[in-house]
Amino acid sequence: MEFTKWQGCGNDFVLFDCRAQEPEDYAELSRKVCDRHYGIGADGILVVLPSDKADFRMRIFNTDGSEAEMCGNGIRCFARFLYDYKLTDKLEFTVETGAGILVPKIILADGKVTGVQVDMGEPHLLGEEIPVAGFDGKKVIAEPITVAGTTYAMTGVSMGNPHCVVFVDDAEKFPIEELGSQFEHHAMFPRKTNTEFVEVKDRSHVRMRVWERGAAITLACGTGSCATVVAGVLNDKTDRKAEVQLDGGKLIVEWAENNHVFMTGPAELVFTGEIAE
Ligand SMILES: N[C@@H](CCC[C@H](N)C(=O)O)C(=O)O
Repeated sequence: MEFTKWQGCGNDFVLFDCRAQEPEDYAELSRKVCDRHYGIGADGILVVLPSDKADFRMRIFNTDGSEAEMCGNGIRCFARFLYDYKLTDKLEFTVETGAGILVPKIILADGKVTGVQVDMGEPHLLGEEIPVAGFDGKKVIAEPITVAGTTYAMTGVSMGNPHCVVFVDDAEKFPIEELGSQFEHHAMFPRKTNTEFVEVKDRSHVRMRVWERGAAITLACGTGSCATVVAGVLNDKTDRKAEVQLDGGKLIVEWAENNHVFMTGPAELVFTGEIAE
């Protein structure tokens, strides 16, 4: 199987074009390929498929083989693959994802791709939409969650996939390695969760570190950055447009007045190769 390896802010993916032929087991493929010692090494795999609803369909699988509804850094890489490898000549196209049909736009300067902006659609805020247990019909804003004996205030946001945003005093010092998995598997989250630990620098700059569902600590999370800015607005901590500083780079996120979230950032090819099935 031919593959291309991509990264967006250090969140890395192995991409397979499966329009003509699909592997038997995506979960198994993802676990094998993502392994950083015995495989290629990545935070997930991205799969290009045909769609009867949009120009293309994207599927994303985490390192543990679980399938996620959406991936923000992944969809920028996916879009750049489609454009660079001439699967489309459009600068703006539609992609069917588990979070609905989303619209990436290739950004050019002097004929060169400098990044990708994605209309990530509308955030979902009700308990049953995220999902957060016990919050049906209600938003989950600064609600208490107890992990390892300490109670934190968490805000729930779905960008198609579930996010729990926790504002902290010092993102660098927060013990993510120790506590991340306990947030992921907390009883409040029936489909588990991604958790963002966020330090507000000022109303338009935040520092965010992440523990991802199915992938543990990664250098960046695009949907998590979108959830962070939405949570920042809901908690009156940020403006609707902010720069999110991640371990592996930065993203610009805007929760526009039409309720859509726009994410802008890089997507870079790392290398290409072939694996024996
Ligand atoms: N890194 C991604 C999110 C990948 C999926 C996530 N781990 C989940 O299970 O929801 C991003 O950039 O959004």
